[in-house]
Amino acid sequence: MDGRDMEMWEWCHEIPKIELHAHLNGSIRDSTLLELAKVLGEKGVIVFEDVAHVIMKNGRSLPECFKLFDLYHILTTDHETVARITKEVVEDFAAENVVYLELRTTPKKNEAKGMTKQSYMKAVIDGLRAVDTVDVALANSDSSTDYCLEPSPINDTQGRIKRKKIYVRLLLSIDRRETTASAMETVDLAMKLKDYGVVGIDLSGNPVVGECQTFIPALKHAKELGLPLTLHCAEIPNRKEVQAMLGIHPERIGHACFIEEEEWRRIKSAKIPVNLLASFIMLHPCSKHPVVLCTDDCGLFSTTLSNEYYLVASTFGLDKGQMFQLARSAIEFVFADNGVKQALRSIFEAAESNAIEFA
Ligand SMILES: CNc1ncnc2c1ncn2[C@@H]1O[C@H](COP(=O)(O)O)[C@@H](O)[C@H]1O
Ligand SMILES: [Zn+2]
Repeated sequence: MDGRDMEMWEWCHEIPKIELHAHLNGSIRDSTLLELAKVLGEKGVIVFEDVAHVIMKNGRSLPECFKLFDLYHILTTDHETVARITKEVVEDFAAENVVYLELRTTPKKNEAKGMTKQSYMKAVIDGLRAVDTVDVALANSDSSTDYCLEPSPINDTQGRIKRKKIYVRLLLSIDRRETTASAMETVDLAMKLKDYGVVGIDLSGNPVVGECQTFIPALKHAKELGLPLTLHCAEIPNRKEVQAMLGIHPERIGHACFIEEEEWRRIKSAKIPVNLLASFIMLHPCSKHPVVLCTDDCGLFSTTLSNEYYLVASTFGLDKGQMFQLARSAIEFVFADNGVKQALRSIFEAAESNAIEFA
């Protein structure tokens, strides 16, 4: 990286950013995974050396990703660990100036650990409350906070130490492997936890597994209850699933790699925003369509949101004004209420003159 690239990389780190597509278990620090694997290795549950090798490997195919998730889930099966990884993931996003994070996770049952979907989510919320390196604005009632009155990170040029603040909202994921009843349970849990910052439902999981008729009723149920939907759509070619998904009018979709002409027309006319990683934008036929840059699984893919911004800027030759606008445009697609959107607009406004001055 030359001096100019390095300066752009740092600028991408400094500007405020919004992360709308991050899976909790895909965003765990490698150091934490290794530590958890070591403990399970000592207990004889896994062979540490084999697992360490897989965790540290760079570059993975989609099927390898899903094998790895099964491994991660073995490492994170108790409440304490779920709370720990949540705390760390939020701290890591805040450290790179993410000011609003929608963190998604699949509520899990594990009888051996006395875990229900609800107690899993309690552990996630405990993790959010345990964050101590930054301030976390969690429930909807927090939206009137005065973050916008404080200098944004990019303003702080005098070396003053100041606490960062991050708005966090939660999305409950339905895994394609689940039964309809289990998916329904997740939707009902999301409704129950609205006051704790749950703002919507995600559909994810291995795209080669399952049949859409099992989860579509639960997504329709969520829609009827007024919960916004964000769906993993067309990660692999699957016409039937894409048609069924578009039929329920999701508020956002992720990936959208294998979309037919006619489906694109539907997505464009309904103005459904698409969440993407930088590497996917490069392949994507969706110019002029609302796009939000995201990490998906920053642990698994060894990336950060700042890095994804840098990749887009350097690959497409976008300037700082265009990159700042890309970051700011995500505000309109967050699932949080208008109070939070207004606070985010103020954060970006306060940061803008400094950010563009650097240009
Ligand atoms: C790479 N693209 C992807 N496509 C589809 N689903 C994905 C995904 N990345 C992650 N997940 C979903 O998120 C779970 C891990 O986080 P949680 O245990 O929920 O916190 C995975 O098991 C998978 O269901
Ligand atoms: Zn995803």
